[in-house]
Amino acid sequence: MITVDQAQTLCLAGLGILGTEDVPITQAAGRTLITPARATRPQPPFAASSMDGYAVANDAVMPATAFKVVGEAAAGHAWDGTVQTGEALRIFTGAPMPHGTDRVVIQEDVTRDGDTITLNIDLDQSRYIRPVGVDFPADFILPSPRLLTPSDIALLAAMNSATVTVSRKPRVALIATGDELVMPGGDPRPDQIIASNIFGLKALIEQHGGEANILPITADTKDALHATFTTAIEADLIVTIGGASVGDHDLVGKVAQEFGLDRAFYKIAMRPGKPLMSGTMHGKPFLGLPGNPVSAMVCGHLFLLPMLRKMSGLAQVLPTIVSATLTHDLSANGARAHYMRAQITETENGREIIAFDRQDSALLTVLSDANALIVRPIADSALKAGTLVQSIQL
Ligand SMILES: Nc1nc2c(c(=O)[nH]1)N[C@H]1C(S)=C(S)[C@@H](COP(=O)(O)OP(=O)(O)OC[C@H]3O[C@@H](n4cnc5c(N)ncnc54)[C@H](O)[C@@H]3O)O[C@H]1N2
Ligand code: MOO
Repeated sequence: MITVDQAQTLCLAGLGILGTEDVPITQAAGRTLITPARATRPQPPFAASSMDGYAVANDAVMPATAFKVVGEAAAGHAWDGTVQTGEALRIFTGAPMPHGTDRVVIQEDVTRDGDTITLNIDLDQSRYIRPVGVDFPADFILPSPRLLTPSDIALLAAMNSATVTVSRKPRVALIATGDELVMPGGDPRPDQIIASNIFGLKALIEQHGGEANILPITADTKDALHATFTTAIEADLIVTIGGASVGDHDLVGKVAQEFGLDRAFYKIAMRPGKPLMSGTMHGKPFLGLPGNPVSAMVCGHLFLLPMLRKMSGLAQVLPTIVSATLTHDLSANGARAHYMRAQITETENGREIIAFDRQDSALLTVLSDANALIVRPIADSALKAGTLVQSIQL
């Protein structure tokens, strides 16, 4: 059996971006920016007041000094004149600073009587000015490739970028296989269960900028699998779930190969996820996930998401590894790398992690409680509480 690293390399081999498109920023969150976005003006474009108060010359500011208020500037309403010695301008947050001023005295520090203000004795010493371009300069560039977050969208808007160039969304065909499966909301026989992992995988794919199409549940027969592959081949990535192991009804690998799958590998030294397979089917990337719900989801994080990220044009595609301190002992690991469902917590002592007692790959309740996977290498020795371990955040 090959290792997880080797399998990831094989899954990613030959994958690339599918094309680009221009989209309005309202549709760009979660997409991958492919062309760097450029600002055309600085932000703020003028020195701006950051408080409500009075703009004055800083040199003139002393407790109990009086100024004559000569006008007003509000956000979107600049005041064009120049403030002279002994004068102040009423100013509001976001307004351009007028000529002749370099400080805002907040209104809480002022007593006003008609057109005259008198500064209080105790003065806040801040100047309350946001200089031109303090957020970004006129030639600012948001680099690519980059998975656009909601914060990026706000930044792009501030840069006056109404549309951006992103990669085309990879379209993923999700195929659940098995005579025992019924769709949620269906009417299962006593010997049937509900198809679950395709929905988790769809959510995972769509959370990461892909588009997932759940195909009809496919029976454990050669004809049914053939018919589904014929539809699925239109997608950019074909993913099967189940039927991957060695049982009499585990036909996916065999039928996929008859259909034209050029298999790159089958079976990896990993728990959960041993019967994973990958390759290309008529030039389309193919990933065969194990049926156990947790195995399918864990393999989704470790293999499917990296493939999706690469097809989206991202440079950083593998899961981020974070270190955390184990809060309890762990027994030695065996011949397969173990991705243990765990809970990570930020504490005053740093990041701490605890593995769940139950690690059966059928337990979605445990996966739902987990926010991390502890990565146990092949043949890892027993670990004591306090050991630093590597983990993947879910
Ligand atoms: N003799 C052996 N038996 C098994 C081995 C082995 O090495 N030798 N490997 C085990 C491991 S590890 C796994 S993982 C499973 C994977 O098997 P398959 O990929 O063939 O999956 P199925 O047999 O079709 O299903 C396994 C399990 O998961 C349920 N399932 C399947 N699809 C879904 C779905 N879409 N949603 C929810 N649940 C699903 C299915 O009903 C089974 O209970 O094989 C072991 N056996
Ligand atoms: O590898 Mo299986 O996924 O252990 O349950």
